Amino acid sequence: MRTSIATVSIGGSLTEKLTAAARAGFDGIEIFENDLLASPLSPEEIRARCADLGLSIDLYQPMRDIEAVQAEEFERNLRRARHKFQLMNRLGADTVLVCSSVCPHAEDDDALAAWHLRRLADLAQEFGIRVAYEALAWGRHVSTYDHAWRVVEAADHPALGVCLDSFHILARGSDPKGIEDIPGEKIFFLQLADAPLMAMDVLQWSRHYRCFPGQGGFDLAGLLTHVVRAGYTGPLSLEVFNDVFRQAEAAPTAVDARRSLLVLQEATGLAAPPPPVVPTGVAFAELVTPDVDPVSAVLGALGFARTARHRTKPVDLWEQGAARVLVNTGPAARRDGTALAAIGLESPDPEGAARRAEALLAPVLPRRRAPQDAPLEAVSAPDGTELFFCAAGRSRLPDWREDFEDVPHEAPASGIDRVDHLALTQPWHQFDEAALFHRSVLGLAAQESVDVADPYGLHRSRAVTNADGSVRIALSIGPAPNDDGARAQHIALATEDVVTAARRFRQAGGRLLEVPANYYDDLAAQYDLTDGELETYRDLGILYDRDADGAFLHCYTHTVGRVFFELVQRDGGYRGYGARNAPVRLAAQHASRPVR
Ligand SMILES: O=C(O)c1ccc(O)c(O)c1
Ligand SMILES: [Mg+2]
Repeated sequence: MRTSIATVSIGGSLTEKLTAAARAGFDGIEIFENDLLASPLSPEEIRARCADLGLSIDLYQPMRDIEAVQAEEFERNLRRARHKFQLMNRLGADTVLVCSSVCPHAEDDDALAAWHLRRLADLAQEFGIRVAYEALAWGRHVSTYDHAWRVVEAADHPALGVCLDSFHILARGSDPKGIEDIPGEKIFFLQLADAPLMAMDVLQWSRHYRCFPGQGGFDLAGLLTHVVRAGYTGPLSLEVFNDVFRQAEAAPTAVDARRSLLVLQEATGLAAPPPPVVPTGVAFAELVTPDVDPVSAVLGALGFARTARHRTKPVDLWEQGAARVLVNTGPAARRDGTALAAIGLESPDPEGAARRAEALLAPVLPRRRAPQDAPLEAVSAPDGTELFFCAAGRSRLPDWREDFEDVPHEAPASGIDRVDHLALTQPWHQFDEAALFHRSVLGLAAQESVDVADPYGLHRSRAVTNADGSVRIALSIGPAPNDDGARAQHIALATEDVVTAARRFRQAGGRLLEVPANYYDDLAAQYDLTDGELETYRDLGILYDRDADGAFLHCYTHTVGRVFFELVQRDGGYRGYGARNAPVRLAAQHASRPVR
């Protein structure tokens, strides 16, 4: 089906919005009146710009408080409508959206509303325009889609139909099954928006918190299925009022938007992109650094050994157990200080994974950096982290490891087994996009989002994982874009004995994050730990959590650039990340930073 996006859904000037929508691959747009009023372009110029960009103008919106008003007011409304229809003819837009009246003195009289809409449709028809009537969830008398349809049915005019908006339908808790009772040709337009489930005033919820399909809590696939069954053949159009998206850059937001529609179409059987290839493990984490000594020092203290060097690039491989860290001192390193720049994901089908990623609009990176390198499929995540799809368990596939030549080294220590999880801090405006990206492009499952208090604001954190937990990525956003912590990233390393691993790290000269004594007083109150255990944990800064399935013990190294390490011991089937301890950890990290 054709895809469209309302200009309110993205930031920028009208021209910027149009360009972003076209580049992201949308077929059409809904022009929101304010965007037109504020544009220096004439309607004819806007029309030409859209044509150049290959965009149709699928909807002009909104017209408000038209129906069920006093007679003189309705005559004034018709006059206003005539102006707008002339404007729409200049734009080349043939469908107008009319929101149900919110006017306090609108009458509770469906027959009057139908009569007014019929007269409006008569006028519209003279201009070759169709009127799509939408029930706002906070409409004065008409606030549900079935009520809007009853009014439209009563008006019985060929130029009058309904506009269905998933937000208004699902926010009101209406059963979308009834959509199938509306004849498809009377559904003139479909607007799609998701939203996080929140108990709040519905108008505020709608105007500030809508998000793209798959980013909230509504069942949009279910709703769309009913709309398609009804026989609707018009565009799937996103209408998302969101404070964050408005402020974000238009181009990436439009791509995020379009990806959300592709995923929704897949979920409803309307599109079949290449299926997800779920990664089966973490092949490596790659750090870039302009300053290799502190990175080598922390890896050495953790018991990693530098085992190999890339044949053509300034990249070292450090290993311990199945944990592998690449340290890249090449040109990229000079841009951003020490950072976690790439993740190697083991994939049963790297090419399939890349095809999926490309179909879902992920930027695909060059396969081969140098002629002799093994070809590696890679894409860029929304935060710029490069994701490499590395062959796993199929010897005929090229292997990234073959690009590395062993160097003489001592045996690594043995306490660390593998990477437990990787934690990536997202730019503040890309949190929802990141979760949808990792879920849809990589086929990972997203856990609930949790709020974590930081002394200087609130973090949000959400993990995406594969089924057996061998790939876990924790996505978070910090409170203040310029705060150091808001850009921190970390590599969590799994050990079966965090006490021994922490002691060894300290003995080798590593610095562990210090945790206040108050925390251990609280632990003593919460759990039946022995004095000896508490003393050991306090000494090493080990944090503790427990759930029904098991326990979680973890501690943190000092930070190098943007990056720190976590040592993690999971006992039993504990599946979380110690969220209850995160506020204490964040406060301790703030306290341990040098004063600026
Ligand atoms: O919030 C509003 O006023 C508004 C306007 C037009 C729409 O299509 C809508 O869903 C909401
Ligand atoms: Mg709407």
